[in-house]
Amino acid sequence: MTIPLGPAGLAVGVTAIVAAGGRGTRVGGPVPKQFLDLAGRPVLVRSLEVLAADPRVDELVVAAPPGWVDRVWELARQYGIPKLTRVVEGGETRQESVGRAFGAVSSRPRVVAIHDAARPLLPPALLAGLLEAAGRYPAVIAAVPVRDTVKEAAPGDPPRVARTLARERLWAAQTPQVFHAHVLEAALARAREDGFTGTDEAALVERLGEPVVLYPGSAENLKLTTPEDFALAGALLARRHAAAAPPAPA
Ligand SMILES: Nc1ccn([C@@H]2O[C@H](COP(=O)(O)OP(=O)(O)OP(=O)(O)O)[C@@H](O)[C@H]2O)c(=O)n1
Ligand SMILES: C[C@](O)(CO)[C@H](O)COP(=O)(O)O
Repeated sequence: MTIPLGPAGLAVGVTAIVAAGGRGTRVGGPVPKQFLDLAGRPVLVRSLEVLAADPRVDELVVAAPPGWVDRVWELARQYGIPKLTRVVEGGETRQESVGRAFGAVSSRPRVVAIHDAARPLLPPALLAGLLEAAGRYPAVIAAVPVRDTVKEAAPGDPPRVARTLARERLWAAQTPQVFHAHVLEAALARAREDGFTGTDEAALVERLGEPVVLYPGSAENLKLTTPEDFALAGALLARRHAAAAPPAPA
């Protein structure tokens, strides 16, 4: 299945859904982690800025934690985020949050890119590559080959190794996860019917039997999950900043 392409042969009519409805319990800050500061800007603002800057993205829809909808609009005004059309209250699970955001899109998109608010260092080139790939594939996700050796545990205390998985075939999923809208719609509906909850949207699409393409992601596109990740992200941003700065005069 192919979708209509824009003048440059790229997918057009992209809606970006930002999953920002979590509580950030593992970070354990005073506010949900997506509203914490990361090197001078809130995490959520950084994620929105990357998505809004891509010319293929027409619309941003955010799922916010209950009680935080107005704060998202305030931040969008304060930081001049364009293209934000809807902010909805998220649900108990990430899947519910994405489902609510998808149900609120203002126009019927051709392509939907779902991104974690908690991945604020998304490289623009990775987003561009994924959206380009979405012109050829109905489901494509950022992912990185696993670098550690991965053990499956047998239940017990202490847990023991049941087996060692074949690392060459293992990839760690990231976001963005990009889908043709009709595929995402069908996947969310099937999961709802079956009472299935997945930890990413690709898992729902896999259940339809639809191939999901793995697109090489980036180690920089880390998810802020624990306080240590904020330190790492801060260091990566400082490195980017230094690389972008003009050389000091001799
Ligand atoms: N009900 C939920 C749960 C999560 N998310 C979003 O999904 C992304 C990935 O989730 P995770 O890193 O697990 O965030 P939290 O659920 O906030 O973290 P924790 O499990 O530590 O509370 C985050 O951007 C988070 O805001 C969401 O939109 N709705
Ligand atoms: C979507 C995701 O970021 C891909 O790695 C991840 O599955 C989110 O899971 P979490 O349990 O909400 O952290």
